Amino acid sequence: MIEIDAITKIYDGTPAVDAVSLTVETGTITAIVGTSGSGKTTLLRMINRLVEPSSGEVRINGEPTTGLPKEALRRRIGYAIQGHGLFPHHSVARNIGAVPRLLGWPRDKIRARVDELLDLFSMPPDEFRDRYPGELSGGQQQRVGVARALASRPDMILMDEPFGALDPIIRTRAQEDLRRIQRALGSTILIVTHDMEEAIQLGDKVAVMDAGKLVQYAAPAEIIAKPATEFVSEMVGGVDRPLKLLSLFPVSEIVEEGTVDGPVVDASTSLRDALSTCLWSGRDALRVERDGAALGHVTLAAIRARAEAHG
Ligand SMILES: Nc1ncnc2c1ncn2[C@@H]1O[C@H](COP(=O)(O)OP(=O)(O)OP(=O)(O)O)[C@@H](O)[C@H]1O
Repeated sequence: MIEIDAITKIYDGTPAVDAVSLTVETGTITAIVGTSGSGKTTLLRMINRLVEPSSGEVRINGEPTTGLPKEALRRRIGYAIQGHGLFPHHSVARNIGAVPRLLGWPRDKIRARVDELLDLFSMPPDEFRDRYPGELSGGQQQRVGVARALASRPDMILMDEPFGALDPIIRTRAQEDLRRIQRALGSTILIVTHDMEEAIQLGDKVAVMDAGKLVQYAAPAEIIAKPATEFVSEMVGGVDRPLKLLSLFPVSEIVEEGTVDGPVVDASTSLRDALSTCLWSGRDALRVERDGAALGHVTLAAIRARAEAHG
C-alpha cells in the first residue's frame, strides 16, 4: 500500500502540488488525470523523490520514503516515461535487465525475467532480445520501456504519459496489454495522463487534479456518474457520459437466460460495444457466448437500464 500524505511542492511561493493525500492499494492501477500544469508530473516525481517535497510524506507499506536512500527508492519504484527513455546503444535485453543488474541478480535469473517479460508483451524473445531500440517500432519501444519498469518486480510503478506518443490504435492495444499484464503480475501502478478516457479505461481508481489540488479520487463509474466539481464534469464530457459508463461494464453482468438468434457477442464484450452491435444490426437482443459456448442473451432494454441506473 502506498500512502501519499498531505504532500506539497511550492515553487516560487506558488504550490504546484497542494496538500494532496491519497492511498493506492497494492495490486491496483490509479490514474492521475488533469489538464496541463495541474501538478500531475510533480506529484508523481515526489513519490520517487526526483522532486523533493516541500512538506508532507509518502509511505510505502508504512515506511516513509524519506528514510530510504534515493538510490534504493528508485530500485523499489519502477519508472516509465513518454518516449520510453531507452538506452539506444544497449540491446532490448540489456535495457530490460538494467535494474536487476544494478541489484546484482544472477545472470540466469535476469535472462529468465527478460524472456518472461518479452513473452508477456507478445514480443518473441528469440526475435527481440538482441535488437537495439532503433530497430523497433514506436509501440515496441514503448513496450520495452514498460517492461524495463516492471523488471525488478518493484513495489510500485510510476508511469508518466507512457502512451502519449502512440497513435490511437496502438495506444488502445498498449492500454489493453498493460491491463492484462498488471492483472497477471499483480503490479501496483500509478499512471499520469491528461486523457480522461485513458484514465477511466485503465484506472481502478481515478485521481483528478486541478491547479495542484486533488479534486476527486474515486472509481471510474463514480467519477462519470457523480463528478465532484464542475471541472471534473468538464473533463468527463457531458454528451457521451452514458457511453463512457457502459464501456466500463461487461455484458456478463446483465446477461439473461435463454438464447436468441442473430449477432453474437462474447461475455467479456463491453456494454458500449454490445449497444453498438444492437444499433448496427437493428436487433434488440444479442446472443451471448463465453469461449464459443452459449451463455444466454443481452437485451437493448437491459443495456439502457444499466446506463440510466447511474444517471
Ligand atoms: N522545476 C520547476 N520550477 C518551477 N516551477 C515548476 C517546476 N516544475 C513544475 N513547475 C510548475 O508547477 C506546475 C505543475 O507542473 P507539472 O509539470 O507538475 O504539471 P503537469 O500536470 O504534469 O503538466 P503537463 O501535463 O503539462 O506535464 C506548473 O505550473 C509548472 O510550471
